[in-house]
Parts: sequence; C-alpha cells; structure tokens
Amino acid sequence: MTAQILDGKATAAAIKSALKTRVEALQAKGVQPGLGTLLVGDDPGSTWYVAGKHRDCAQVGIASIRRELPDTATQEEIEAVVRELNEDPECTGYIVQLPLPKGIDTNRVLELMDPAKDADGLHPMSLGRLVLGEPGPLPCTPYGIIQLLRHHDVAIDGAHVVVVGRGITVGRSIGLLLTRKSENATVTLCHTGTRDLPAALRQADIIVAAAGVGHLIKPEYVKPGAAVLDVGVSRDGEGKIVGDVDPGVAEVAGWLSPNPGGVGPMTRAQLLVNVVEAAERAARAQG
Ligand SMILES: Nc1nc2c(c(=O)[nH]1)N[C@@H](CN(C=O)c1ccc(C(=O)N[C@@H](CCC(=O)O)C(=O)O)cc1)CN2
Repeated sequence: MTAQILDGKATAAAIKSALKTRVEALQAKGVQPGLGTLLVGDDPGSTWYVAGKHRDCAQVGIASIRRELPDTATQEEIEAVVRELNEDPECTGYIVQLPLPKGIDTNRVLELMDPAKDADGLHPMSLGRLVLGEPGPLPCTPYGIIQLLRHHDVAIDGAHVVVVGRGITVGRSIGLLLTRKSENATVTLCHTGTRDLPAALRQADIIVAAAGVGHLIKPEYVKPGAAVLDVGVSRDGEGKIVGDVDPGVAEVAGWLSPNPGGVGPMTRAQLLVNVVEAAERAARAQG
C-alpha cells in the first residue's frame, strides 16, 4: 500500500481563497481585520513561522501588526507589549509565538491577553469555552488537522484516534475537539509515560504524532490503512529537520500528511480563520 497524501498546502489554499471573500465583505462594512504577532528572541523556526503568518495575511487582505523583543526581554517587558496589543484598535486578533524563552512564565503571558483577541485559541477562556461547547476561537493545529481529514473524506465519526504528545498547542486540546458530538471520535492520549506505545498505536484508525521525536512512529506500529498525521518537527544528528513519522509508514498507512506541506499550512490557515471570525463577531456586536 502507498498512502494517499493529506495535502495541507492545497487544502490551506482553498480555505484562504474563501477567507479572502469574507475579508472583502468585512472591509465593505468598514471593518479591517488585523493580526498581531509577538515574537520574543530570534529562534530561526519561530522567526520563519511568524513571517509565514504575515505572508498569509497579505494574501487574504488581513493587516499585519508585528512586535518583536530580544531573547533577553523580561516578563514585565513582554507583558507590556501584550497590554499594548490588547489596547491597539488596529489589532483585532493576535498571537504570542511559542515557545517563549526559558525563565518566562508562559501561562501568565497567555492569561494577560484579551480573550476577545485570542487568535490562537490558547487563552484559558478559549480552552474553557471549548470544554463547555461554546463558540470561540479553536486551537489552530488541532482544528487544522480536523479540516485536513474532512477535506480528504477521512472518516472521523467513530474512529479511534491515538494522539502522541501532551503539549499545549496540539496534544492537550485535540481530544476536546475530536470528542465533540460533531466529530464523535474516541481519543487515546499517549506521551513519554505511556508504557507500550506501539500497542496503543496499533489500535488507531487515525494517529496524530506530535511528540517532537524524529521518526518515532515506525511502520510496524501502524494498522494498515490508518490515517497518519505528522505534526512533530525536530532535528536529526546531522541537524536536518525531521518529522515524527518514519518514511516507511507511507507503505502501510492509507493516508499520510507530508511534513512539510501537511499540518503546518493548515495551522496557519486556521489562524486566519480565527482572525476573520473574531472580526465578524465584533462587527455583529457593533450592529
Ligand atoms: N502561538 C503559537 N506558537 C506555536 C504554534 C501555534 O499554533 N501558536 N505552533 C507551532 C509552530 N507553528 C505556528 O506557530 C507552525 C509550525 C509550522 C508551520 C508550517 O507552515 N510549516 C511548514 C514548513 C515550514 C518550513 O519550511 O520550515 C510546513 O509544515 O509545510 C506553521 C506554523 C509552535 N509554536
């Protein structure tokens, strides 16, 4: 078997094209959506991701507001920029690029954000709304994964999804989305403390690999025909970027997201969706 490709680039392009029309409708009402980003430090990966987010904004007509601080920035300096973005009327939604430098209390920074401007769906209020089933911004990578599966007609209803990784951006929240009535999946969350990871993975109809451990998912752990989503990014011994999924998995899986070109572009597209939806909510509230 050679897996069918879950093409994130093409799916994200379709989402962005639909968003352009929604942005034009907002602009016609005098509302200009604007995405703010706060980047602390000069990590090449984070710098690249933030640049990509602004390129996407330009494509759909969302304005860009960029704030940058050196990696020596203190908690207070970071919080001061968060307060500025909370107050900036041109910034209708924003993100704090993660991870923040060592020594910074990330939760304190996220909690300080205005929840109405949370474009990442990572504010405690947004996560709480997700638990309660109330409308709000959805976490970008988890919802991007669901959109990618839907777009390729991969059955989620009734599927057993095994997630590997318990980080805040993917592992912790994806189960909340997948177990909603609208998705109706059964989710097992695995992590470094899971005793027999291969045994858990062999049960999966869908695997979400978000551990950040290069080539962790081997072909022999995958049920033939399963859908496999490669979220992780890490470097091998030679410094080359690798995903969490061993290339041999393509011979066993029914569906496979490439990395790059799979979940990454979907994460960015969902961020734009959150910005546009927040601006639409604000426009409705204004009447
Ligand atoms: N505040 C946030 N921080 C982080 C998030 C997040 O959702 N919000 N997720 C990750 C990084 N991330 C978004 O910020 C992200 C990662 C990868 C991509 C992407 O498009 N990757 C491309 C490859 C890019 C390359 O060539 O290196 C792909 O997969 O095709 C977008 C966003 C951690 N931080």
